[in-house]
Formats: sequence, C-alpha cells, structure tokens
Amino acid sequence: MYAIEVEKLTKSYGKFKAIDNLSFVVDEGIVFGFLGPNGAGKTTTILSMLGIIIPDSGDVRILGYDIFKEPLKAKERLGFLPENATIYEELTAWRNLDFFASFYRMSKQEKEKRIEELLKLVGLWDVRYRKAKTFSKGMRQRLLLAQALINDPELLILDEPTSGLDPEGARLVKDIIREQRKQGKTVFFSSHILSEVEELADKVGIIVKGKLRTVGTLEEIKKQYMELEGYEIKIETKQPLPELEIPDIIRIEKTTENKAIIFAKSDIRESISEELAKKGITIISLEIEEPSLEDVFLKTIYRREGNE
Ligand SMILES: Nc1ncnc2c1ncn2[C@@H]1O[C@H](COP(=O)(O)OP(=O)(O)OP(=O)(O)O)[C@@H](O)[C@H]1O
Repeated sequence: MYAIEVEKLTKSYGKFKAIDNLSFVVDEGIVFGFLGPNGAGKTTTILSMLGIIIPDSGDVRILGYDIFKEPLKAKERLGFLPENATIYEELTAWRNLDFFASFYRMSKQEKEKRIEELLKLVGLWDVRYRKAKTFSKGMRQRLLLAQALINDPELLILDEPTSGLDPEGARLVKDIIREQRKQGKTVFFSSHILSEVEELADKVGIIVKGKLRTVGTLEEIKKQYMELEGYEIKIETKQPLPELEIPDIIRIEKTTENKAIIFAKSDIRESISEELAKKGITIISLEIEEPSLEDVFLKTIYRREGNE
C-alpha cells in the first residue's frame, strides 16, 4: 500500500491553475521531499491532498482511504503541520498539546504519557508550564510539530517545516523527521531549500508552476538529468592524458597534463579505460561527477521555462 496516492489533481483559483494534473505516489516508510520555488503550488497541493480545500478534479488516497469519501479515517492516522500554523498564545506548552490531544481517543494516562514524550522529544519539557506567547519562533515550530505528532501518526505531512528557523531550530526539525522515518513512519514535507531535501529525502518531487516536473529517488533524478544534460567524468592519469577518440565525447577540459573533465553524451568510463589501457596509460581515478540537486533543480526550472 502507498501512504499517499494522488491522481490527476487540479486546482484553480479563478482562471489561474495553481496545480495542474498532478499524479504521484509516496511509498510507506519513506521521507518524500516536495520541492518547488515560491508560488509553485506546494501548499495548494497539500491542502487539496488533505481535502482542506476542494480541488477541481482528481483523486487522493491517504493511507488507503479516499480523502474525500472517508476523510476522518485518514485524518485519525495522519499528522499535519500547516505553513504559518498558529498556537494558543495564552496557553502553556502543555495545555496546547492537551487541547489537541482531546480531539483523539486517548485515556487520560495515555494522553499525559504522550504529551510528556513529545515535549521531551522537541526539547520543550523544561518550559512546559510557560505560556506559548513567550516562545521564540523555533520553540513555536517545535510545539507545532509536537502537536502534529500527538496522535502518533503513521503519516506526517509538513508544509515548509523549517521555514524561518535558525540553523539550530532547523536541525531539530530535521532530527525529528529522521526519527519518524526510523520508526517506520512516512513523512511528506515541502521545501524550497535544496540542501535540506537532498539531506533528508529518499524520494523527491519537483513542482514548478503547478506542474510536477520530476519524481524519483535522488539517484534516479540525477541520472535522468545526466542523460539529458550529459555526463561529467573526472579523470586523473599517471602519464599525460593523450587524445581520446570516443564518439560520445562532447569536449575535454584539461586542468593539468594528467587531470581533466570529460564531457560526454553517455557514461563512457569503460571505453575510456579500454582506450587508455591500449595506449599503456595508467588511470589513477576515473569517476562521474554527480550533479547536485541544485543543478537539477535550477536546470529543471530554467529548461522548462525556456521551452514554454
Ligand atoms: N487563495 C488563493 N487565491 C488565489 N490565488 C492563490 C490562492 N492561494 C494560492 N494562490 C496562488 O497559487 C499559486 C500557488 O501558491 P502556493 O501557496 O500553493 O505555492 P507554494 O509553492 O506553497 O509557495 P510558497 O513556497 O511561497 O508557500 C501562487 O501563484 C499563489 O499566488
């Protein structure tokens, strides 16, 4: 079973299509990073996916339940952290969580145990009796995250969870995402921060102008990119690098006599090895220079915009 199945999801605001025919699945037990620039449609996707706003068309199944037909069944088992979520300023950290816990079926004992666990997890145990209005941005976000985790959800959906946090605050949020994954839970989070997605996500979806451009593991999307944009192969040889006659070579940039970057249409490492062996040249290293997610992301945006 998939944790999330989205099929042909479309939502317009007036004449403007905020998301256009999105289809993707999220396997159970993975961290899925939903990446897109500002205004790409990440929040609209999440809100439509949860039935919080009604899409124009499309189907969504969350943990196997049709979100539009059986919303409560799905919502009982998921946790959601909205972008710009609010907390009850006049309530203490403890009471904020207690209030949220009251939406779920839990005994008093269970509830107290869960609140204690969560406050410790997010590092707010020592300030549990302080009113939320005295909290910093980072503390608020951690309280909101605890709130999203109150029902021990199988699926956690986070809209820009580290937005506006300092590095320390962001690290805590990232640690919690990793911890959820370790426990076998599924996490779907949106972000426009590449390094964060690269660091956390098992699978990535890139959305640009309401359209899903790429979905896959980091390896898969990097491979797709290399197939489209070409391969960069770094080489170092013991003797000076001779001329190479391999058809797929686009160009060679020499850094020194023995070091070069070979730009090629395909992964030609084997042909390079063979040719150099024939010429009696010893290879010290021969490796593919993988693109970063940043390369892929920027090219994805640029390429499509250029073509449209
Ligand atoms: N209620 C609304 N009415 C009209 N247009 C809207 C509404 N909500 C969002 N939009 C527009 O839809 C597009 C997608 O917005 P959305 O908030 O989903 O993007 P996002 O990827 O989450 O962006 P950000 O990273 O800035 O939060 C944007 O152009 C936005 O201006």
